[in-house]
Amino acid sequence: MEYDALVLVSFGGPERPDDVLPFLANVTRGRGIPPERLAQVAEHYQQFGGVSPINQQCRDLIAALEADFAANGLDLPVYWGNRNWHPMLADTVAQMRDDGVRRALAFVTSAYGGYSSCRQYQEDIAAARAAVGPDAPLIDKLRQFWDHPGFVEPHADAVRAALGTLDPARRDSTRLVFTAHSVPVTMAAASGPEGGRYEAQLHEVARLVAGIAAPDLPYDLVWQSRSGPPHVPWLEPDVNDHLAVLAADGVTSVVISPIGFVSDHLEVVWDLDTEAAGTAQRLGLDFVRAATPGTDPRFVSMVRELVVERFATADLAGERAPTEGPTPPVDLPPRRRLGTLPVWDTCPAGCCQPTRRP
Ligand SMILES: CC1=C(CCC(=O)O)c2cc3nc(cc4[nH]c(cc5[nH]c(cc1n2)c(C)c5CCC(=O)O)c(CCC(=O)O)c4C)C(CCC(=O)O)=C3C
Ligand SMILES: [Fe+2]
Repeated sequence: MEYDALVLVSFGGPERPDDVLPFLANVTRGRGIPPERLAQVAEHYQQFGGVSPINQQCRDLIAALEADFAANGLDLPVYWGNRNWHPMLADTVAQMRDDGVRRALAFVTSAYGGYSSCRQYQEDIAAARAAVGPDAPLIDKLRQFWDHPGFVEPHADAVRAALGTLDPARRDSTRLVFTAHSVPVTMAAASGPEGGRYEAQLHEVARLVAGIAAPDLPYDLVWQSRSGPPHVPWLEPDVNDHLAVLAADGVTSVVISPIGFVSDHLEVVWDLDTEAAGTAQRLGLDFVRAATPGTDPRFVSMVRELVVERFATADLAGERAPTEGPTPPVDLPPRRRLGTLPVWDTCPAGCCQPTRRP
């Protein structure tokens, strides 16, 4: 079995003011987001000239991947398609078919399990293939990579660099605050084969990053970018509320590390650099936000490693080979990773549904 392309699958974002509302309509179709919330979010995008940074970040990552593949003798074209904005994934899959691609790997710009982070991207891939028809290429999603050193180490270095900008005399009253996108409590409960996996993976990454960057400092994992109607419970506490609690507890300085994300897109530059930074300023807290991996060379090489790792599995198994469980079958190539939660190539059917089934 051979793979003949890689497709980067991402969220997508508007690139000019007129894109904002149709983009938001795509994101929220059928998801019950109140119009007041949408108007607010549209305003966040308009404050950045109607341009989300995420598409350029995908272009930058693709350029870095192409250079890395070429330098390492990996001859694999890289395509790009989004869930919510152009280039839309279905158009990309049609192009791949026209170019003669038969079987591709997908790298999704989210490291974690869960419906929004994993299952929904698989649904996007299935929908795009269905739209293209029976001659659409097969597309296998690469594994979740939350605990891969190529993801964890850039986050840890960024935390260390951010700490270096704070007053060392205040280190005793400094706190690391890790953030990820909040999701509905029911969605979190349904993530992974036995539930709770999104939060468990994030706790694992928080522990790993803190352990590398600043083992002497206390840390917390909190949530950002809550959406949805107010009566639906989402993961809490929100980062802004948490900053108030920390300030009241005598914390003077915070490093915010958005371990939930791979690049500095709008959820980072608005919700953290604008909103949470403003909260910190009102509370009198020293505040610095750590960078995300972006195009860190270790993150770029990680993608190649995931591809090569999957080639080996495919060669050995001749078919999709699940590696779920703490002890993978001995004949599968090792997965370079720092954590201990189970990982697999192909997600179990029915895992990470939008809500837990009764
Ligand atoms: C887990 C998760 C990730 C991380 C995994 C991943 O990276 O995929 C993520 C990423 C992102 N979320 C993004 C933007 C938005 N998310 C929204 C709404 C929602 N997010 C959710 C979850 C997540 N979202 C959920 C459960 C909703 C409710 C609606 C629904 O059930 O789907 C809305 C609607 C308006 C609002 O915020 O209310 C917007 C505009 C952008 C683009 C930023 C840019 O443009 O730079 C990115 C990368
Ligand atoms: Fe989101």
